[in-house]
Amino acid sequence: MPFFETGFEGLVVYEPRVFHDDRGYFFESYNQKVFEAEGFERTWVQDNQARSTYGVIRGLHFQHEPYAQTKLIRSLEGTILDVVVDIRKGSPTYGKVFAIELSAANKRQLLVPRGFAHGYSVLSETAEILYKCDNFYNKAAEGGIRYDDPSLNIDWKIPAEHAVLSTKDVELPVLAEAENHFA
Ligand SMILES: Cc1cn([C@H]2C[C@H](O)[C@@H](COP(=O)(O)OP(=O)(O)O[C@H]3O[C@H](C)C(=O)[C@H](O)[C@H]3O)O2)c(=O)[nH]c1=O
Repeated sequence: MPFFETGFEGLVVYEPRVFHDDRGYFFESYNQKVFEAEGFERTWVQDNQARSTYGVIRGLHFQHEPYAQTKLIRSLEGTILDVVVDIRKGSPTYGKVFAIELSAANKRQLLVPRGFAHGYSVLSETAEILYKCDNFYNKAAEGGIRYDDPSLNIDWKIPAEHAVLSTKDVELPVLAEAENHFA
């Protein structure tokens, strides 16, 4: 079975079957039937792609309802530490952090349901990330939580002197002060 539970409701790791031969490898990076069989199918409406260099930390971001997004994340090149925080009030894992290395080598994908803040750090020299979203970008609905919120105590695996963040991200609020309407 190519899906693995994480202990967080709806948050699953997907490991596609890879076919190796003397030419290289082939794998189906996405197949609707496979996701439908486990009830994980979504109507994907937008693909995002981002390239970053070592030490970049993007996040933690989410979009407020009704523009919240489920994301299906994978790395085309390099390695990231993908990090999510459950911000669904009432969830037994509210405020809890899940982190996993996604890489072109391990071909793992993370399915992140609506109601999570998402971010990643780049552990390789460069990383090219591709992710599907089941809702469109809406700038006015953007929300976020500081990457270094002491209550989350996230280890991004990047020495402080090498961390590279956007001005927007370093000014995000901590979880306790972030506007959050996820039931
Ligand atoms: C997200 C997004 C951004 N943009 C524009 C807005 C900015 O002019 C430019 C860079 O956006 P931003 O700095 O928000 O990019 P990231 O920091 O990579 O944001 C993403 O980082 C974390 C990891 C996420 O999970 C979200 O998908 C997203 O918030 O792209 C668009 O045109 N469409 C989009 O869907």
